[in-house]
Amino acid sequence: MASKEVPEVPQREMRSFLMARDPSIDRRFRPRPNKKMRLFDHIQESEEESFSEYSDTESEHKYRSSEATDGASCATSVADSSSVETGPQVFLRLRPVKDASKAYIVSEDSNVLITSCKVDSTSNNVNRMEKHFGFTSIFDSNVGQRDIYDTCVGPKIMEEECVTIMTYGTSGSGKTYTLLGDDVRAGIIPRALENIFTIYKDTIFRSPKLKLINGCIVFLQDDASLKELQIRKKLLDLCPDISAHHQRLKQVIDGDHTFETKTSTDVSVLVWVSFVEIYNELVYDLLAIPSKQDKLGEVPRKNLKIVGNKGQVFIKGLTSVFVTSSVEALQLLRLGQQRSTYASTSVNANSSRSHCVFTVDILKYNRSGITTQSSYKFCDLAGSERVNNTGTSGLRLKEAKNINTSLMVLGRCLDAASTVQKKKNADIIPYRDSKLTMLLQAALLGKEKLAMIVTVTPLDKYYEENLNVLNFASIAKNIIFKEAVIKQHRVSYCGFMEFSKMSNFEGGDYIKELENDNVLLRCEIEQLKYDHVLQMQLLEEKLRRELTSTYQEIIQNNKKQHEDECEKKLLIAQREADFMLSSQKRRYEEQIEDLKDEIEELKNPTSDTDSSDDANDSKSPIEIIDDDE
Ligand SMILES: Nc1ncnc2c1ncn2[C@@H]1O[C@H](COP(=O)(O)OP(=O)(O)OP(=O)(O)O)[C@@H](O)[C@H]1O
Repeated sequence: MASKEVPEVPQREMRSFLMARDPSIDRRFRPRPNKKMRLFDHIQESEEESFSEYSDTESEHKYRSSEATDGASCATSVADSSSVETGPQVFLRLRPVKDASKAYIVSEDSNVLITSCKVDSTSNNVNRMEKHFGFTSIFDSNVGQRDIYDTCVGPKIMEEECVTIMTYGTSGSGKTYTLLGDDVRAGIIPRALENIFTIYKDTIFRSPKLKLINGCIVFLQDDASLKELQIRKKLLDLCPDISAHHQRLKQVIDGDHTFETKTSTDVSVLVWVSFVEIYNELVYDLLAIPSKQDKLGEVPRKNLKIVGNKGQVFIKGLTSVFVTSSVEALQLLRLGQQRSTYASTSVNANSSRSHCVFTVDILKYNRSGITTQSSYKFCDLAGSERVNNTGTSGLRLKEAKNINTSLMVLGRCLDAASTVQKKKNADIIPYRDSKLTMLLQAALLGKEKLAMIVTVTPLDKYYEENLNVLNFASIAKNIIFKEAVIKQHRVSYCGFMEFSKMSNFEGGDYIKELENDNVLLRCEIEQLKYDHVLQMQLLEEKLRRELTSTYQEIIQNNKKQHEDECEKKLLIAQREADFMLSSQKRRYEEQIEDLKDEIEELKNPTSDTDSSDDANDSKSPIEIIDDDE
């Protein structure tokens, strides 16, 4: 098995321990100062630094902790830590390209990549600087998806381990291709799903009775499990129909592998999948159910919180979907993929702008009462890219900066992990510095297995970028975890045992049928409720419109009436004013006439005495009263 081989790194003749930080040299072969050496003693180089062999094997499980949940006792199964040293497996995949650069040479045993670049060239003399990078295995451009799967993932699925499988590399180097593949050349995830569902074909449990909730395995009561079936139905209804595509992939996978089915009457297996993306340092659920009001398939983009404690990590509120076949899991993968953030960049027309993690949780219930959990995290990292060279700007620039920052933190974590075993202090690993490292902390702390597939485009123009990627890979390759690896989480259940027995008796199929009917009816009720609410809303709207138009009419009439009245009042007031004005005018005219007469009389006082006397008499204010009369 390629994974179990110890890489043979070419030994250098004279090495100084001052080169100990050179990441291209495998940690196990790095020169170290002699511990007994005293100051000014001549430097002795310790070539025989003894390291335990890199090993993938795990000894028998032992229980480490136990914790009660819902009447169940939880425990974690770990590998025997006393003698086992493990570290990430780091694979290199070279993308097929035209005119591949001569600067990359794979050693004969496919474990070491030798890179060389010109550092000085004169007419007679060409100096090349060589660097050696050791890997668990190197796949050149001729190696296909089948061999990659068989070497990197297949054995882990067979051993039922908790493992994080991530692809890392520059943009466009084939990370997504390695994990997902294309229509014909299935990638790691479709193969793993097919493998899982073939292994557990006879033992798949069809009712979601056990679920991982906030990192703990919980037994679901009837109502809760029916709700889970409803969620599943809703999401699968949103998924694109991929039956033809799945058939094609299955044919290819069946042709490539012969997965075996484990037959056991004592085991029931429940499979759950979840899909999450980290975009601009925000965590989004790619399998979130859109509310009815949202457009079909539109994802509610709610930022979720990662909760973790020393390796135990979960995302609060993340949708985990119960699946019973590979096609269902693949459908959900496609749905999530459609919702994840892609964009065209100068390097890749369909570039992932976020880190995506597709998780498959397998809960395996044994009739002895023990339930074990193994999780597979498939992590498609966004591509590292050189912002200056690709001329990125605007949103793409912000994305690129966030991607590079989180990848840098990942590098720092791996670097810290490579020195942590000396200090025995996990706290120095800065996994809290980015969402990605928080999510992958179990693997970074060495509590779960980590397999990294580094992808490289072997072209001259990417030489420097590739060197960064290879240095990063070297750091990961040289990590040695002395802590025990958690192989499986275990829970003991009595309730589920009874339930499981019940569902296996003769009427089990009838119960399944009833359960399906129940889910359909619940969905129908929900639909009816929704339709009813919708109808009520429409009715209310109609009523509101009618009321509005009636009141508007009344208001219009009132307004008109009021205007008419006002007009009338105005007319009357105008007439009264005219009348008063004309009578006033008349009075003033009379007075003017009188005054004119008076003036006339005063001007001609003698013209008519009698008349004037008479006039005087009549005008005299004093009336002479004759007393004799
Ligand atoms: N080994 C390979 N064999 C054939 N085609 C490949 C291989 N690797 C990559 N490709 C092709 O190269 C293109 C880019 O690959 P892919 O999208 O997987 O890159 P990526 O590393 O995920 O990029 P990004 O980080 O920008 O998302 C795709 O069209 C893919 O089919």
